[in-house]
Amino acid sequence: MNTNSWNDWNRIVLKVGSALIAPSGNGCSAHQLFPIAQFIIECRKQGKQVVLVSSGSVAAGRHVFSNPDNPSLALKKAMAAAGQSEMVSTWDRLFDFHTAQILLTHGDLRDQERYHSIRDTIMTSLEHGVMPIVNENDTVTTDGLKVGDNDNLSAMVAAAAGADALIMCSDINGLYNKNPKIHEDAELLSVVSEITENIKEMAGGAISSTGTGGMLTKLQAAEKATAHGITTYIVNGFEAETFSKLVRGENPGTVFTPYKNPMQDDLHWLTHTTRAQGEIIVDQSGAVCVLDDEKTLSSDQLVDVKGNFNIGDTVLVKTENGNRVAKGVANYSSCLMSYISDQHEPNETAFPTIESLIEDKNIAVLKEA
Ligand SMILES: Nc1ncnc2c1ncn2[C@@H]1O[C@H](COP(=O)(O)OP(=O)(O)O)[C@@H](O)[C@H]1O
Ligand SMILES: N[C@@H](CCC(=O)OP(=O)(O)O)C(=O)O
Repeated sequence: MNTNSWNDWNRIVLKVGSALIAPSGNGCSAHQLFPIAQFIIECRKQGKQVVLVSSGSVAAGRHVFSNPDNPSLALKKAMAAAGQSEMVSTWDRLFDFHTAQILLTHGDLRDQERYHSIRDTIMTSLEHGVMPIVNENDTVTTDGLKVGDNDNLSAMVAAAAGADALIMCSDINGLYNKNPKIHEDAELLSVVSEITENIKEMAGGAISSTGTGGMLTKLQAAEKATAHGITTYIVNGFEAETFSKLVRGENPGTVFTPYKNPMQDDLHWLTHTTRAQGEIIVDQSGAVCVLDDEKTLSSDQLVDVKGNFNIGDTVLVKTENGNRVAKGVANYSSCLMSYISDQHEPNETAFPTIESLIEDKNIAVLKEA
């Protein structure tokens, strides 16, 4: 098995769910955080760097607005704004070292320049002994701009930070073959060496009012992280024993085995962090060219363009029968590409052939190709 443990870890991303931060709906409670804080302190004592991805801003801010039952989106954002400072200061009180608040949106992570800037900030903070505390910037996100859940966010952060391990602390011991909060006979899976369709079918949503995404988003996160070579755990953050087991090199929950041949950084970012802003439909020769060593795509191979995208945005390359060939970075806007694809007789239009519609060094081949 390819899984590594405690002694092999230099950098760990620890994700803590809302239920642990604000369990009762009355603001933050440090009570459940002591064992987690002790674990972080132990990691640092042994020279391991820790990045904390902490949920809980909405749950922590709820009581400020008299615990409304069905808060509107605007009210949720206000709760996040109020709860974020309470959440970070609760963590801060547990440590005698400095922490650094990092608030991100998907809009930041999917932009390659900003992604590298986020990585630099995390790495520099760690080098200076400062622990980053990351959350989604819930007060500014819109549907198109948000990651939406901190499981996926923690995997993106773990990849950006080049972590060795991602540990997702939840209110449950790990992944069961069915939701144990509904089925008494559910059985825990200790090791998952491949996230197959069968495994995905086991995952259900969240039952609690505080959690977002349930097991499904944790599996998506595990898929992202293991593809980067990061050993991934789902563990019960309510049990102090969880953390003593991790320090002893034991598995306290479910461990996901990392890929033997992890994806190279830029391709991982393209595949697992970006979202396609549009589609380029190509003919058969285009599909072949994108997949061969040259990885070129010329305007003669363009059939259609869907969606609105700008230069530098991620696009899906698809065949005319809908197969996803690759994900790439557009060298031209959707506006210009649509104009080109509308020129049915290129020789009559004086519009020259464009040789490189997508960046040739940045192409992630997709499974359906
Ligand atoms: N197959 C499963 N195994 C374990 N938990 C599951 C499963 N399917 C659904 N769940 C639910 O996922 C919940 C954990 O997700 P969530 O509430 O989002 O936690 P967190 O706030 O830690 O992210 C569990 O409490 C459980 O109700
Ligand atoms: N960004 C949100 C957390 C979203 C989320 O994924 O929550 P959880 O499922 O508890 O990890 C917040 O701080 O409230």
